[in-house]
Amino acid sequence: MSSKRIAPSVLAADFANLQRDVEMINNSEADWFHIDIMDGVFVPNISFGMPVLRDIVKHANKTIDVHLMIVDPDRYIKTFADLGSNILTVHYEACTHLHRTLQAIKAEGMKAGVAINPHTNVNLLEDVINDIDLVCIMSVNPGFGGQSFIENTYKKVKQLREIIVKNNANTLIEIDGGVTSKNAKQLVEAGADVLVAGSFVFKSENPTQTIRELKEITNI
Ligand SMILES: O=C(CO)[C@@H](O)[C@H](O)COP(=O)(O)O
Ligand SMILES: [Fe+2]
Repeated sequence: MSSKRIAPSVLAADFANLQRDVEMINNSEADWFHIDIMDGVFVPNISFGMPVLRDIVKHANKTIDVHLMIVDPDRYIKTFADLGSNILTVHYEACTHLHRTLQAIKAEGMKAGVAINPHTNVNLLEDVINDIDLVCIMSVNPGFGGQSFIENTYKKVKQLREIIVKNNANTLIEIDGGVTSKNAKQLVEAGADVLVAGSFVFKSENPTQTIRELKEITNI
């Protein structure tokens, strides 16, 4: 039995009760904090920035998984390392020199992630797969929580798993967007290692129990 990781997305938390929601994650069976940073340019939305992340990190006792939805992410690699990020994920579509960006993230002591939009083919990552610690397959168009899961994602997960195996890479597959108890099992069966869940956790009646439910479903 292998336990997959569940990463609640703080984007769906109640920002007026942020410490309460951070403590909920601390005390739950969740594995990581997923932190969405949006700049209003790469995606048509602005989420929150450094001061909020700094305060989350102050209280969080689990891995900090930062998903940057910003243009030219190289500008902020050191900043996010200094803030306490453990994993820094940049978008394939936002990087001109992805290989260099991955090395820069690792040089700051973080794990390096690459996120791909729904239209981006996983094969584009093959030449750098051994340099990537985590691939975040977007299962919605990035920018907002609460959107519907795109079914084509299962196919992408299987294709990426094949690339990882073929290249003997040590890369985690994360799924981000529209994850619920309805698609969690199928995602893990397709080859996913980490499931991000925002609305499904925070809009539920009992977020701690919902996280437990996702853990149970994905323990296969
Ligand atoms: O990166 C993003 C959205 O751009 C995600 O991390 C969302 O925050 C996931 O939220 P739900 O789809 O689970 O509500
Ligand atoms: Fe995200």
